[in-house]
Amino acid sequence: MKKSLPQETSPTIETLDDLSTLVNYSLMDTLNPDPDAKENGVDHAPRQVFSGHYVPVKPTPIKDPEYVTHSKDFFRELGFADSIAQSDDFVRMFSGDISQVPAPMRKVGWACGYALSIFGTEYYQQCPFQTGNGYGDGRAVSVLEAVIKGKRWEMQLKGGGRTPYCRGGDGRAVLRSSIREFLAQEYMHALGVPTSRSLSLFVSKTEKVQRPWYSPGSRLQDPDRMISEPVAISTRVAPSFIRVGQLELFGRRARKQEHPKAMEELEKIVLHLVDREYANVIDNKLPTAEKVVLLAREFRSRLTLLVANWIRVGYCQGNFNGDNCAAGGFTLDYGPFGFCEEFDPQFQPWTGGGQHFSFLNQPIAAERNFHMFWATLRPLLASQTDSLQQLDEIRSGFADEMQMAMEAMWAAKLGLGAFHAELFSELETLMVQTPVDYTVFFRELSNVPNDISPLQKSFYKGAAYEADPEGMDKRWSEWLTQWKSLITSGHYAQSCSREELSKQMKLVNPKYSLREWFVVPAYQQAAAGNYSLVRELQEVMTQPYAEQSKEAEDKYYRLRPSEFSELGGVSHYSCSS
Ligand SMILES: Nc1ncnc2c1ncn2[C@@H]1O[C@H](COP(=O)(O)OP(=O)(O)OP(=O)(O)O)[C@@H](O)[C@H]1O
Ligand SMILES: [Mg+2]
Repeated sequence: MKKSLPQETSPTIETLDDLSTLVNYSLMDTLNPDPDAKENGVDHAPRQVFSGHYVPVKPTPIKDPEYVTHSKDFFRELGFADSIAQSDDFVRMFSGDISQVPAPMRKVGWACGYALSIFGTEYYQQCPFQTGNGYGDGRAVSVLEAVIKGKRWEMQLKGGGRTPYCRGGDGRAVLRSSIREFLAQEYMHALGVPTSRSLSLFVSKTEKVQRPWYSPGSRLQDPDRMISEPVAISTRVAPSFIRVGQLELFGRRARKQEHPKAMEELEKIVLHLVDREYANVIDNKLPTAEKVVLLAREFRSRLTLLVANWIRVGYCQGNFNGDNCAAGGFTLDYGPFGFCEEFDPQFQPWTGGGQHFSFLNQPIAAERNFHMFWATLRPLLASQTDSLQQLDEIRSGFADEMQMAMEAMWAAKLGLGAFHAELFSELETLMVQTPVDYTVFFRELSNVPNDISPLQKSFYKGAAYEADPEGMDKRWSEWLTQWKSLITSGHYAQSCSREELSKQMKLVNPKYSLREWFVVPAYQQAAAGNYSLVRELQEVMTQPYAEQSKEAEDKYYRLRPSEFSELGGVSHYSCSS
């Protein structure tokens, strides 16, 4: 399963000393620290944080760390030598011990507060103090910002120990959820979907925590027992980790005039977001009002494209609330996510998630998050009528822009130059009624088949299909005929050969999907100290559009076996991560 790698350039970062020459702590150096924070970041007990943008926090290392894996692709992009991943210094730092990092790296990291809104409604109940001042990064600790090859990256330990926002939690992430997140992040990147990235993953050989989980074979909705699982730290990397919910925290404080600096802190975090995520499209010299309007327009564009991309690849975020919505417009928080197998517009793998965050409802959920983002920005333009009007128009135009992005995405999946509503509508009905495997169906269609037999490989054949297989096949044949006439000539056709069209469609419709039943044995074996399946999945899932070997195809280009449907921890799961 070897792949051809892009042109190698020799790595420039072979030690932590090399990395330390690139550090640049913009968040710590430009935003406000919590004035009540403890000296040296030994600040791990839950408490209220009333002001400031971040709390200095020392991560808590996991005991007896062992290397599980690192992202070779991302290392190459950053210019990291693969050998550094298993060096003592790197293992120590990225398993949570930053007490020995070389200067000018700092021996303290940071955690940020954020507000929670679910589907556009503000919540305070999840904060142990019912004020919102105790909610935020409860187990994610950033340890570094560096400018590498001209790009700024923040490195964040997930499962890095308790912070003042831990709400009584242990600050840990288990190996199971860390492997899921690690693999999914790099898979999404390989699919061309904007996302936080995976750097490295270390597990503790001795430290375990208890989590509720499913007994083997359980078909219950919720976990039925407590299990003991090894803790792990995965390091994720992004231009910033600023969330819509984080902006909302400062927006709420400004709105309620909670302290004299509340409005100033709101403006500061918004301008910081512009610098961190939008510097290439928003001129730093512009006045704040213009920056805010451009920010809203650009975020709207990124968010709508992001969600259209999610649907293109079958991704359901599962818990797309304001604090899991990155303000840079990329995918963040791979907890309750899943990839759609049997096509179902209401697919929602997370048992706590609800229909509002289900697969094809994600455009609406995105709009709710955008609404909160817009409401947060408005006070900054209070005295600028023109800018405020522009901002309001950007808000009201969200649904149209979202729809355009969705139609362009469906057209691309179908190899059409433009969206055809009637063709799509019948396809959606057939995909539900049959039902089809979302990935296999579009991949087989990408071969531009002569008849429906290759498409039948994707059929799960549910009750509606079995009730009248001939009738269903006839409808599929009629649909295929209409599709073929549209791709061949006329307004909807693209001017290219059939081979060219097929090639193009295969770059839109992946062959390999990160199915949960592939991931389960990988994390189970990893818990027993065998990481080979994790690494094999990494290899396959980082080239999802490639045909790959016969061996990979036989193993990974498959429909879900029936024994995995409605199985706890596989077809659905609680969020005990
Ligand atoms: N074991 C834990 N200890 C402390 N805090 C936790 C723990 N698990 C989750 N949290 C916190 O609870 C909140 C909701 O959890 P959620 O599952 O959305 O986030 P997450 O997966 O930890 O984080 P992220 O959004 O950073 O990827 C987050 O603020 C998170 O930091
Ligand atoms: Mg989260």
